[in-house]
This record gives sequence, C-alpha cells and structure tokens, in this order.
Amino acid sequence: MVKAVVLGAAGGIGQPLSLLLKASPLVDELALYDVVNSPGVAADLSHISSPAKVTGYLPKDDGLQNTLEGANVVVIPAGIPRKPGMTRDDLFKINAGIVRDLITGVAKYCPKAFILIISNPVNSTVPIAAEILKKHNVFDPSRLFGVTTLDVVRASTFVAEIVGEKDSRNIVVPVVGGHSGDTIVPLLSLTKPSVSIPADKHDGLVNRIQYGGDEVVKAKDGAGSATLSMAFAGYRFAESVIKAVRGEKGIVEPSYVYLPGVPGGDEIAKAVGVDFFAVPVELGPNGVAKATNPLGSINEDEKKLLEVAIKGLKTNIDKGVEFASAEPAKL
Ligand SMILES: NC(=O)C1=CN([C@@H]2O[C@H](COP(=O)(O)OP(=O)(O)OC[C@H]3O[C@@H](n4cnc5c(N)ncnc54)[C@H](O)[C@@H]3O)[C@@H](O)[C@H]2O)C=CC1
Ligand SMILES: O=C([O-])CC(=O)C(=O)O
Repeated sequence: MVKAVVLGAAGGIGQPLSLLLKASPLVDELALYDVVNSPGVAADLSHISSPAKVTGYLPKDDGLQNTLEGANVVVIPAGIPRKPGMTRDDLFKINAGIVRDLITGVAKYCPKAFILIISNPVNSTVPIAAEILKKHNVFDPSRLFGVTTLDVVRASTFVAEIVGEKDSRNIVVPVVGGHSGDTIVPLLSLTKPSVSIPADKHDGLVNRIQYGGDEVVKAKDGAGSATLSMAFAGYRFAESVIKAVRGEKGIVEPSYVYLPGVPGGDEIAKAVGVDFFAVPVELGPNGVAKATNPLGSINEDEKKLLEVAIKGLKTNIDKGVEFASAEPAKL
C-alpha cells in the first residue's frame, strides 16, 4: 500500500503533479491538501479510471492531520512562486513559515514518511525541515529530500539540443550543489555518454542550466514560475522513491540532502564544507541508500563553479537553520 500526499495540491505545480500521481499504478491512495480548492481538485481527479483513491482536505476539521496520517510519501510544493526580478531567496519570508508548519504536521502525523521538498528556496527550506524534524526527535536524513530533479532534467534537455540528440533522456548530466542560480553546478565533463560541447557554447550552456528557472519566470511575465516541467520532475523523483521502496535496485536520482546523516555522505560533506548539498543519490527501501561523490574527477572550470556555489549555499543553509531554531513550531 502506498499513500502519497501533496501539500499545496491546488497550485500551479500541485495540480499537474497530483494528476501524474493519480495516473500512476504505483499509488493506492492520494491525499491532497491546500488552503484553497483541494476538495475540488480531488473531486476532479477522482473520476480518472486508475487505482488510487483520492481525497482532498482544507485546514479546517483537522485537515492536515487527516491528510498526513498513514502517508508514505509527502511531496511539498506549497508556497509562493517568483515574479520577474525576484530571487528564490526573496521567497524565504513567506515560504519558510509555510514549510515549518507543514513539516511540523509531518513530524506529528507521519514521521516515517519520505519527504520531498519542492518549495523554494530549497537551499534553505530543506535545512528548516531538518531542524523542525530534529526538534520533534524524528529526523531521519535518509528520508528528507530537496527536489533538484528539474536541474538535471533541464541539463539533459539543453545538452541534447546542442549535441543534436533527439531523445534527451539518453543524456545524463550530474548537477550538484544547490537549487538557485550559481549554487547550481552542472558537471558537463561527467555527462554520460560523454559529449563534446563546442567551446563557444560552453559558458552559455552552464549559465542556461543555472538560470533556467529565470527563463520561465520571464516568459510567464508575472504569472509565476515553472510548474509543468516541475510537476514532471517532481513526479519522476516521487516515482523513483516509490520504486526503490518496492525493492527496485540501481535507481539513482540527484537530491539535496543532509550529507553527514546519509551513507557515503560524510566524506562528501567534509570535501565541500557544507552539510546540505545535492549529489546523485542511490535510492533504496529506506530512502537514501548511498550518496555518490562525483567531485573527485571534475575539471578546473567546474572546481571554480563549485567554490562559488559553496559560498552561496553556506549563507542559505545558515539562514534556514537560524530561522527554524528561533521560531517556535506552530500547530
Ligand atoms: N524545487 C524546484 O525545482 C522548484 C520549486 N518551485 C517552487 O514551488 C513552489 C510552488 O510553486 P507554484 O505551484 O508555481 O505556486 P502556486 O502559487 O501556483 O501554488 C502554491 C500553492 O500552495 C498553496 N499554499 C500556500 N500556503 C499553504 C499552506 N500553508 N498549506 C498548504 N498549501 C499552501 C497555495 O494555496 C497554492 O495553491 C514555489 O515556492 C516555487 O518557487 C517551483 C519550480 C521548481
Ligand atoms: O525559478 C523558480 O523560481 C522556480 C524554480 O525553482 C525553477 O524553475 O527551477
């Protein structure tokens, strides 16, 4: 039995993500929660002829508790998106409190669930989640994931465009670090299969992967940020977690995790000097089976990108930890 939950299910990401989860044969129960319209989204999806039983809850009548009880996988795209001119860090003021309160619910009602955080700024919201879970004595680092899948999805797509590969799924680019601007570090030298990027396209490609989110924010012109590509990426990650839990082996996805607490992570944390960092992660029945370290063989350009990323990440992580330590959890 797999019960999946989406918190923020009525939003731009939440709706298409809930659709993909409802269409999945791997999901038996799907519970949707939002401060608006979640019962409507649930009623709509419930007419789809697939196995998952769908329910929708609002905050009233213990809605969060009813949503979360018995959950195995909780995906969180709740919170405000960017408008042109904003950074992801500008979302902290509002989204930090939203994530804190929702994670407090997870800690109380489904402490063993796998938690997939999409809400930005991911670099800070994941540390907030870790601190809140710690406060409740239920923090299992192998079960807390910052979703950075969209960065690798974009990297595959943009590299494929340049090298003329028709199916971008055949191109895998490790992307490490965080999820905002120059904290995103694509390791093009480790692309599989190996590709040759023309020298005059290299820097533009790196920049496009780092700032792909801005491209969408600009094109949407005030109507939000990436939602459909994010739903695709979020579903891919959730599906991988569920498949690994069901015993499928060899599934590797990138994720922003608390390195010192996961197998293989300590050595990487020491090398990069930050505790939260995205690397390709091998998934297993208990979440992170192993964090893999691609940094041993990166080139000089990538080392420079990494240095810049780590500086930014430190600030973002400290901000999240400070917020969660100072603020009492509400609920
Ligand atoms: N990790 C990533 O790669 C990406 C992250 N994002 C982030 O995902 C978040 C959501 O983006 P969109 O879906 O476009 O925004 P949206 O505004 O369309 O939807 C957000 C939903 O969250 C709900 N919400 C607000 N407060 C809530 C609460 N306390 N409890 C439950 N639900 C609540 C809203 O009612 C709304 O339905 C943003 O923070 C955005 O920056 C977006 C794209 C990629
Ligand atoms: O750009 C944004 O604000 C949303 C996001 O995280 C992305 O598209 O990567």
